[in-house]
Amino acid sequence: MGNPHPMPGRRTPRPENALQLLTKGYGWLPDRRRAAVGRTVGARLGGLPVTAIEGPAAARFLYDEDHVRRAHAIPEPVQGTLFGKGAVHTLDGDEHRVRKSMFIALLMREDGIASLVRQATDAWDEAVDGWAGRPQIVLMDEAATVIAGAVCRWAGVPVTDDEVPGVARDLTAMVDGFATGGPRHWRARRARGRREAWLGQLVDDVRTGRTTVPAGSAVEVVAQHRDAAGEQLDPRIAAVELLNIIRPTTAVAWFLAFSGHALARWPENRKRLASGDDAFAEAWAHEVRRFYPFAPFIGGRAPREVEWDGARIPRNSMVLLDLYGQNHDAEIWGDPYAFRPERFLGRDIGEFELVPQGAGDPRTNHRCPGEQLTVALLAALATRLAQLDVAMPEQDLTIALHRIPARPASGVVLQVRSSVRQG
Ligand code: HEM
Repeated sequence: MGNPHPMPGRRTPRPENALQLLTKGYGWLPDRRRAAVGRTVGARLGGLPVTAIEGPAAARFLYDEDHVRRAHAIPEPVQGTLFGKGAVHTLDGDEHRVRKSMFIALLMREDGIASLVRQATDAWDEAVDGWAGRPQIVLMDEAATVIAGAVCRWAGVPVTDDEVPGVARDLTAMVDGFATGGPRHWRARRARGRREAWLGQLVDDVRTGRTTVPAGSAVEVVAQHRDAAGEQLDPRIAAVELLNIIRPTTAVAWFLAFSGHALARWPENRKRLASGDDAFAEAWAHEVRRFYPFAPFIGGRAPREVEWDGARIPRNSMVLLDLYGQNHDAEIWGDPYAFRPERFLGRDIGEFELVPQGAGDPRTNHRCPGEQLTVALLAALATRLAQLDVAMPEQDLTIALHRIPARPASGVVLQVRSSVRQG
């Protein structure tokens, strides 16, 4: 394929321009790739070059800090809503590795994952009794409330039962509003402002002894963490990083809503998922994360002129890894637009193959440290979802690919007929 940037611009793209990319939706890069007949496509934003790459080798290329760095790459509107300013996502080198080690220690321990999954399944079981007494529920909202309550308690964030729905609404608003300039965006900013102030105060109180939280809890670990220079995190940054634990965990509600969609669309899977077959439930979690659109792409800037797949990538220009595109690459997945959980049964997943949460080694690069937790939580809650005795009223289950983040339009409305689990 030819060089997508025959005449690279000399100016530096403003990161804000990258927001324009997010308004184009999930189909944009795959469509351009089909037109270009290759895995690497060039695009221009405000007249400046962006290179979008895809495939396991491309992912390996992007995760090398010699080729792509994260600092100054994430648009302000995304930091102001989704990640928070000064978040681990924006760091490189030693600073990144020291901050990241805090997340790895908290999120990649089997006992920690198991205890959070237990708290979430208990909360789900308790909620189901209430759902059965109501005419109907919106699965996405209820799942967010169940998970938000469980993850706050697991993390050591004190919340009362009455506070949990409001916390869940704010956490989902931060995810829902990062890729739009409209009212959802301003809702997300307000939600972030409120919750950073709340958790910043908690960190302060823990440090001064006004509040105590369980030893080893996320709140304690983040409050006491020291950065690469040996300093404690500013309370606002500590709040940002606590939100980077409780917000994305709550976002697993999107995958529950997608699971509800998949069960409605391909009901032949219900019995096996409901049966408690752990291997199938895990395969289900992988297929939901592969098949449905959620995180669209990741990226950074080239610290110097680099070359990939015959394309010259100018210094400082943006390089994107098309996550949605790679998860639908026929060379990796064969029949990628078929929803088939069995494709993951007995399959070893390569480190750079399945990329809904990034690629490579999360201990040393930016890959999501919450991926094992996501898979475990989704497998457990999707199993319970399949066990519900439900009817689905008329509703709009359309998933619009131009809306980032995508979601079933109705949020998946269920009439829960009985709280007794169907095996
Ligand atoms: C809802 C499912 C989730 C999705 C789709 C998701 C997706 C992602 C993606 C695409 C990245 C960026 C990877 C990169 O830049 O290379 C990421 C990073 C991150 N995720 Fe997740 N994630 C999810 C759940 C979680 C959970 C449950 C947690 C924590 C409890 C979490 C915490 C983080 C953190 C802290 C980072 C930044 C890592 C870094 O920059 O080094 N995520 N996630």
